Amino acid sequence: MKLNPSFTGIALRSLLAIDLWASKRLGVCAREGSAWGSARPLMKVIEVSGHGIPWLLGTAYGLCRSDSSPGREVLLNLLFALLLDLVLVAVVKGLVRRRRPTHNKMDMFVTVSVDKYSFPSGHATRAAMVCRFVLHHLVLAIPLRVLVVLWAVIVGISRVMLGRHNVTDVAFGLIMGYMQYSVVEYFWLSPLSAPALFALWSH
Ligand SMILES: CC(C)=CCC/C(C)=C/CC/C(C)=C/COP(=O)(O)O
Repeated sequence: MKLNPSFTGIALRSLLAIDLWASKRLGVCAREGSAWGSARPLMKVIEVSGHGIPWLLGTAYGLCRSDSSPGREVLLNLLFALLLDLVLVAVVKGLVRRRRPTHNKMDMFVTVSVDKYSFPSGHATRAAMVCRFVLHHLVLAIPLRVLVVLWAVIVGISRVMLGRHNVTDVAFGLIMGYMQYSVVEYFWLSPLSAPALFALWSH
């Protein structure tokens, strides 16, 4: 029996207690009858905008349709980034096994088995990673760049409002997604580093 719990232990337990309390208070769209229940359909549209399926299908479609070599390079790396994200999130969710908040209604659009766990938020990792990716590889006017960042932030906030996640799941997810982009940059696939892969899409 531990009579003298360490300062770190107390700090962590306090942080988790604050996290659970704040997440429950902020889960204002968790049910139709919740305080902001009428905003739930909009939150669910935002949820789909950060879901893996539309991103994977959209990127694969773009890759098949693209007839420019630089375009194919960017899309192939985006596909790699999205797959890497799915794998890393599944590994961390499987290791941590934190249950979703009790106030969450499990009516999510297409999930896989590890998605019963909530740490980290896969939507948050994807949004942060895609945001960095787009800002680095697309030439966009400033208002559009601001919109991309806003989208990532809104996807993160909506996870807590929908009751899908605790605040720490989303905060960690955003940081993890931000760092995942650095991994993608480091292992950037190009016709020089992966000629066989690029040969598949050369017309
Ligand atoms: C190719 C393949 C295995 C695709 C699976 C795509 C898929 C079902 C992704 C799951 C996306 C999802 C529901 C993530 C959970 O997000 P959270 O923010 O609730 O952690």
